[in-house]
Amino acid sequence: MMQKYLETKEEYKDCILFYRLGDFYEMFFDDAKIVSKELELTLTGKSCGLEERAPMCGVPFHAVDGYLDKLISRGYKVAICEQVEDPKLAKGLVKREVVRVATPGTNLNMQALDESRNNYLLCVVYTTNAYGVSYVDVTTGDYYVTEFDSENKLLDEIGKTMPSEIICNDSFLVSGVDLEDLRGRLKIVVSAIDPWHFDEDRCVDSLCRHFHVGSLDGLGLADYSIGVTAAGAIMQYLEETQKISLDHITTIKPYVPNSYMLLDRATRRNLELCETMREKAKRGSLFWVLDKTRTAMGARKLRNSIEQPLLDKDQINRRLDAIETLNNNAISREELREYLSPIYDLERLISKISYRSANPKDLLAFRQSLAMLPPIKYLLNSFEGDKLLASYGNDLDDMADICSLITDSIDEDAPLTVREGGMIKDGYNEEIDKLRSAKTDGKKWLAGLLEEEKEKTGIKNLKIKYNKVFGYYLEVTNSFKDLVPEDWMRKQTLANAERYTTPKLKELEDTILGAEDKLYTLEYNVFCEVRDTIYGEIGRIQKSAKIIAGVDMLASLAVVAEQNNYVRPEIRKKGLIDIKNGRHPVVEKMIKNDMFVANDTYLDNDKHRISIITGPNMAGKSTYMRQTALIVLMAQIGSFVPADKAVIGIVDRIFTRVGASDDLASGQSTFMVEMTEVANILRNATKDSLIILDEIGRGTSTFDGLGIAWSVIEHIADKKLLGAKTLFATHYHELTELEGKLDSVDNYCIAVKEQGDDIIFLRKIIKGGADKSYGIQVAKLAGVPENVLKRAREIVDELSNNDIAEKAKDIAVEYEIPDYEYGIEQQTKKPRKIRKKTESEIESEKMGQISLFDGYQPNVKTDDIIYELHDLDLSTTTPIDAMNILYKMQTKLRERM
Ligand SMILES: Nc1ncnc2c1ncn2[C@@H]1O[C@H](COP(=O)(O)OP(=O)(O)OP(=O)(O)O)[C@@H](O)[C@H]1O
Repeated sequence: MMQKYLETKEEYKDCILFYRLGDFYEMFFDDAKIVSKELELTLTGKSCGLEERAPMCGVPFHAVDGYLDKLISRGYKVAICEQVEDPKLAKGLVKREVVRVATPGTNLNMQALDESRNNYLLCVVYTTNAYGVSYVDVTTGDYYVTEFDSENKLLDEIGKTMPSEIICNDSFLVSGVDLEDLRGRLKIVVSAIDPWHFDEDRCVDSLCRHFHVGSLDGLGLADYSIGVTAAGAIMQYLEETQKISLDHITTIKPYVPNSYMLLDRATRRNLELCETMREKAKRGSLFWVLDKTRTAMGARKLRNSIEQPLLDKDQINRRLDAIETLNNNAISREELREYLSPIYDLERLISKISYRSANPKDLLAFRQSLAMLPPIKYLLNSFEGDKLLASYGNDLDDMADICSLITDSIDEDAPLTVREGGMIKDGYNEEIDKLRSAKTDGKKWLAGLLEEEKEKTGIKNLKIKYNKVFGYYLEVTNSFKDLVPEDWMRKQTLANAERYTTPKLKELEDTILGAEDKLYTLEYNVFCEVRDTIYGEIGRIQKSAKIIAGVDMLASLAVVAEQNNYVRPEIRKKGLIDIKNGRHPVVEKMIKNDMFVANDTYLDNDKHRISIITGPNMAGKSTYMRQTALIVLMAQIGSFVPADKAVIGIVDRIFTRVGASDDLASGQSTFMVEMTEVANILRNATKDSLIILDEIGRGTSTFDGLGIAWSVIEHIADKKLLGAKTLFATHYHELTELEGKLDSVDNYCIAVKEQGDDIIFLRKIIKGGADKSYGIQVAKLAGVPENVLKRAREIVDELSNNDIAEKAKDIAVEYEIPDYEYGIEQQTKKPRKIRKKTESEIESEKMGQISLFDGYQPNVKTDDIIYELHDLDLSTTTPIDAMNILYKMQTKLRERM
């Protein structure tokens, strides 16, 4: 990061300010001011436009660099105000405040401090055939253990958690698991740690020690032996590095992926769940549409829920009920959201408290948040009939005791720093009160003592004076010397006067002179006591924070549903997906003037399992398929959905293969990536999955592509092999032939209207297949020169004379009795093939000929041309070249025929 130290006030202008306090930075926005004492400057912060919820938020020290980079890369000027040891002052003992300013130019960890994102440290332990995984959320202290039996599942999990650091054993490092794809998206540091940390006994020991249990049985981790090793290694690593406070890790849970829908990386990316594909930004993602949360905790919960849709009908319905209840009681819902707004990020505050770095302002912010809990509890309890909301209300601890502890102890105008006093409220601690009055009332006390002594002794001109050497003393002129009582102690003799002290004066002197130092120390100690008392209640606070997160998420989903006219989906255990007038939740927001055209979807587990969708480029095929997947996913996170009506049978997984992949970093070709994703889908999908396939096969030669696409559909359609519900968009119109051949396939197309040479996109999905691609019309819309378009039309006309569609009509569908189990071929038996004979085969047989599809008949006339055509890679050839080549071939063919 480029940084420089600044000297003048002018240079701070327009900066976003970070003020470092202990292990945290405070961040200042609009109207917030900070006064740097040493430099006598008043610094004004500026909003960074990150939709922050509070004018000031604690930023953990370890994460600040990433956050700064994020701001800097967006072009903000950032100032960091921190205390550094100044060699010019008192040999480095005195600290003074300086400001560093970072300017645009660097780009490190872009998401380290996204408030809505969890910040994980993950550990992987690899043994011969399994991966033990454990991760801890640095912010919330949540600590999970799990295990995976395949690299793909492991990568999906890492892709979901996106940890900032991964620690692993040596075996994992050499296991060949490729993290490059993930690293491209986030700076993940992978550190192999001391093998000693993976010793099973040590791992179990460290967990038992931390959670104060005799054995792991008490933690419910008995089934996770490798996961436990990973968890134990994390614990030891944290103990050693002290990267985060271990104190706020209060629970450890097995993470059971089976209770959530597993979304692979490709699907999360293709559906743009939490960030968009191109910009990797929140805007334009599903999260962006659904996030109307009022707290950072709620936003994190929402993000997690989007990435982990539910599989249990009752759980989904409980969320849907809650949303319905909230929307039926809109006034209470809005009141609830009002109360949520001022709630700070309790989870971050907890981590500050457990770091012992929370300052008095943090505690006041904490109190302000806690003060919102009783009305929230009251409102939640008022939703009596609703299971989820009522249980939240019941379980929410309003923490009145902690709230009043802070109210009673911390001064409302307490400073940010903890060493300068002024933190503890009057009346909370007697000793502090005394010391404070000693500081302010000292003069009064001295005057009172003087009057008292004057009266007692009769010395009329008695005075109390002070100097640095003798402190306070009573001064008696020589003429009154005889009246001095015996118990006065002489301090100094002058020419015309004597100076004395008395036990009472000494005591007052001690009180007055030591008051400030004592006061600051005592205030600090009392503050720490209060902070520690709160810290002792961390489990209660964590529980309430989780409830607040849940309530905030539901309220957000409810508001979004109301604002966008979503409906409650009817959830079924599995089977039917019937959506009436469904809309794409994100695209409809991006299109102005309510121009989005709604469409129906109907898929079941029987005769309507596969929809083949054809239509021109730009017609809206991808949008339609993604919208279906998103509606199903939204239903399964328990959200209302953008449609007029929706029946959603729960799907166990959603798989997508959409568009060209931008996986250049992975070192694989586009087609290879496409096929890898298809292979993954065919191997992992089940009959209860939803598959979205967008133009598969287009990355290779036409014939290979069509062949692959065709056989993939056959494979999916076969109930014994797969039988999943599938939306399949394609430009291979030949695939529409499958409708008649496979009884679970339906053809759909997206309607367009032709007007001369132009087309108008109607965006409406209708039954039937499209017969053209309108590629040339779309090319015209895109501004391709007219001469190229003209030539293209000529070539298309000529090519269509040899239309392969005709041949496709004759391709028979193969019905295989599978010797497959979950996609793994049993080598011992050969698949038996039963084929329906096609009309032309029957014709050929009648005429005593051998069909082209039964056995290959060499054709000396055309073979070389067909091979040439096969080898033509349209993805790497320019369209004009391709057309020329095709044209030449066609001419050759015609000549030979
Ligand atoms: N239902 C709709 N209503 C209004 N606009 C739509 C609709 N569906 C799609 N669009 C608009 O059309 C554009 C193109 O849609 P989409 O990318 O889904 O087309 P496509 O058929 O998949 O194209 P291609 O075959 O070239 O990939 C979208 O960016 C969107 O703006």
